[in-house]
Amino acid sequence: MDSQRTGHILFIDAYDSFTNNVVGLLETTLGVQVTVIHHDTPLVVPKSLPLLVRNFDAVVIGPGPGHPSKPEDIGLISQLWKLGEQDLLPIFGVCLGFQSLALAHGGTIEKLPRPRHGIVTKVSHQQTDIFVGTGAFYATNYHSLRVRLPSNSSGGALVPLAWDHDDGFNGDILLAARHGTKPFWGVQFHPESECTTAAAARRMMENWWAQARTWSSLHRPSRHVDAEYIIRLLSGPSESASRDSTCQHLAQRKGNHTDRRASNLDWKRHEATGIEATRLHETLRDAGYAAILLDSQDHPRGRFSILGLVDSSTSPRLIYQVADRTLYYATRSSPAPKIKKQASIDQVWPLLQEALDRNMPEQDSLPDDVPFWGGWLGYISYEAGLETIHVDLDPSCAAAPNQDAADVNMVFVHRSIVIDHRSSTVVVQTLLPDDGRWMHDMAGIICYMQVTARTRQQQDNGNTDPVLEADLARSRIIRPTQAEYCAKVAACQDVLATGDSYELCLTDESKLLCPGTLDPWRLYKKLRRRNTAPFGAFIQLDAVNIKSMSPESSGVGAIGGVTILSSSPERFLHWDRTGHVEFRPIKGTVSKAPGVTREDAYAILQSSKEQAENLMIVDLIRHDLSGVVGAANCRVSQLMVVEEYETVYQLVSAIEGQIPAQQLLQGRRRQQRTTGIDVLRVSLPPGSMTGAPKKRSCEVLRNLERRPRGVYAGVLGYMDVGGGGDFSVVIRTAFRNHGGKEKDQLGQGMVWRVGAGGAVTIQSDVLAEFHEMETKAASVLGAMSV
Ligand SMILES: C=C(O[C@@H]1C=C(C(=O)O)C=C[C@H]1O)C(=O)O
Ligand SMILES: NC(=O)CC[C@H](N)C(=O)O
Repeated sequence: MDSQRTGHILFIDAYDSFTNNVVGLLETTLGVQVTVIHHDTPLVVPKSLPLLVRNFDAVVIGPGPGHPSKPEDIGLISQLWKLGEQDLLPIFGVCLGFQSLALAHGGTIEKLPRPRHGIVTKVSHQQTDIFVGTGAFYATNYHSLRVRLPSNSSGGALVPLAWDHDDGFNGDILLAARHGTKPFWGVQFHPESECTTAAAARRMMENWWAQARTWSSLHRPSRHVDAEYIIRLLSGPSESASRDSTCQHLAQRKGNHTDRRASNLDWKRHEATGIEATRLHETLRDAGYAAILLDSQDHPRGRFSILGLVDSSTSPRLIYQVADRTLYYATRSSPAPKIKKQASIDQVWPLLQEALDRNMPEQDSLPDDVPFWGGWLGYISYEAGLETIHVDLDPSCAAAPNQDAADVNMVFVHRSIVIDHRSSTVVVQTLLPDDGRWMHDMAGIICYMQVTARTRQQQDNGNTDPVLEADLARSRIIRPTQAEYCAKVAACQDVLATGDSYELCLTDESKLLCPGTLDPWRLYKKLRRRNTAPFGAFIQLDAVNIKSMSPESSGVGAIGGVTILSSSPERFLHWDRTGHVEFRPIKGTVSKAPGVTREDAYAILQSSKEQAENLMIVDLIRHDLSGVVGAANCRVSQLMVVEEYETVYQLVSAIEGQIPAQQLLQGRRRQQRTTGIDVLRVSLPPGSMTGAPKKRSCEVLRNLERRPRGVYAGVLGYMDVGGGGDFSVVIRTAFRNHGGKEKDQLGQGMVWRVGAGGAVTIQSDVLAEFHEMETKAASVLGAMSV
């Protein structure tokens, strides 16, 4: 299809989180092919920019963090304006690209008195040039800097085309300009944003493209695209390295895919009368079975609860640690676990996919309404996400005391029980061959629970648990101080004012120190009662010993032991077996404080501050998703709807997409196969926990927070052998890392960690951010206090 596209645009990405949205706008509106390179792509032939651009019809420069005068923010973009007459070609700059255009042609750049991130304003223009026929329209702005042009009499090269006349605080802001004689255009606003008037943005790009083509037909000889040449030209060391590793993985994946042997799912459906998730967990435990619980917590927005049975000596386990790049993989069939040093996060995804493929049941009759038939359960930490976007760890995170913490921690579950709360049925299922005995035992357990349901319900009536309360009474909570947190919020706002970020999700950590022990299950039950949420989870995984197994492994003995008690309201990513994908980011929080009515909360969440916060993440996730499924297969299905939870009101959006049929499992060209795991791996860490643009914001946050977030701010959930998956954002969660030892590394007894935070924007009130963080922390700490 690409070969039929009429035009080839080079897109220069300044590490923004909206790049794929601009690319999507170009592709879907103009029908062109777009090649994306980063602004710091090393070109092997010195001074090869003219040779490179000769192969394209036009260049589009994207938005990005930073300042157009800084070489590290702008890279090769500044050289574009110096192209000689014979090499000229049409160029269109968006935001940072526009600012660079202005700076190179007599304009000046200054800080806005009040930066505008996620703010939608009216574009005032004269219906000329690229604005012919667009009509009056609105557009989203993401900028801290503004362009000033010299007055016309001083002979500035640029001609203003559009303004914002409505910003009472900043005064008039130049929104678009073109060069008087050269084929250069630029816009300060973001045509690709969800809240920019779409028809006007499309018309504007069509107008530009028509002018670009006319200019080229008059001034450029017909060009010949030599794709091989372009690749060679771009093959600096870093580009070729990443391409190689991608190819290797594709090959691995392809190879193993063909090896697949048929697998079978034995399953049986029962009535769910009397089968609550927590009680089932306890009954299984009493019968000697350990289970991970993904728990809907009886929340109206949750439908399924999943219990995955874990056998610590036989269940396959995949653990990866970012700090010392250790990969541990134990399968059922191989006698000894594989331990690899100097591994990378890229090696994790094919292993996960292969195990799912190998176990995919192929019989005709399957419980299609059950989203999980077996597969991986576990989490991917925030720091694992950082590795995917090439953000190094803070030095303090690489060292103790979290040496035993795993960043990817997955266990493969062959036996599972899924409760469908809507249809009130429960399905028992096993992927193991000849597992009839276990199926029979489970039928017995279910029958026992059905029969004894009524008496138990009376006992369970939400009473306080004296054992737990006594343990909590001996424990101590350490919280971030107001002064420190507020100083960090203010530091975030300083960064936002420079243009390095549009939004920063700042977080901090509270700790519960227990001198003795604390039964995590009892605590989990209290948490789910007090902070009921649709993405509950109780996860307990044993540490694995890597020291004795691998002569290379130094220092670290046991890794991956963890207990997680989660009651998250936020779905990160769900994908189903047909390749339908959904993200549901939350951004915008109002605490249910005394005196705050539902109406108050709705009014606050309609404010420009909250809406801007949410819009930025919506645009960021559109970028993440459309990079895999294509912009044409991606849409915002819900924009900023208020949802009510136990302690907060939240503003929630939904971004949906469809993996194109030919890219899915069933496709014949398997080397081009795309699965939900591909969407997952390009979307980490979750945008609602980073801010935008993601990479730069994560670097800023790392330098301010100076601690590993760990499981908190990562994602937790399942990957199903049938091809689906579901992950929550790990918030409103307590967790504890434990190695082989009884005591935690930080001192005596147990240390439970509870992260909390919130998005800081330029409109944030510093103290209100502290209170928002406290409210979120309190949703968990409340259950940890007597
Ligand atoms: C950072 C947290 O929450 C995140 C931040 C939110 C916000 O800024 O409004 C809302 C939900 C989460 O995406 C947290 O709960 O700790
Ligand atoms: N969205 C952008 O490209 C922002 C450009 C620049 N960093 C600014 O803040 O003004």
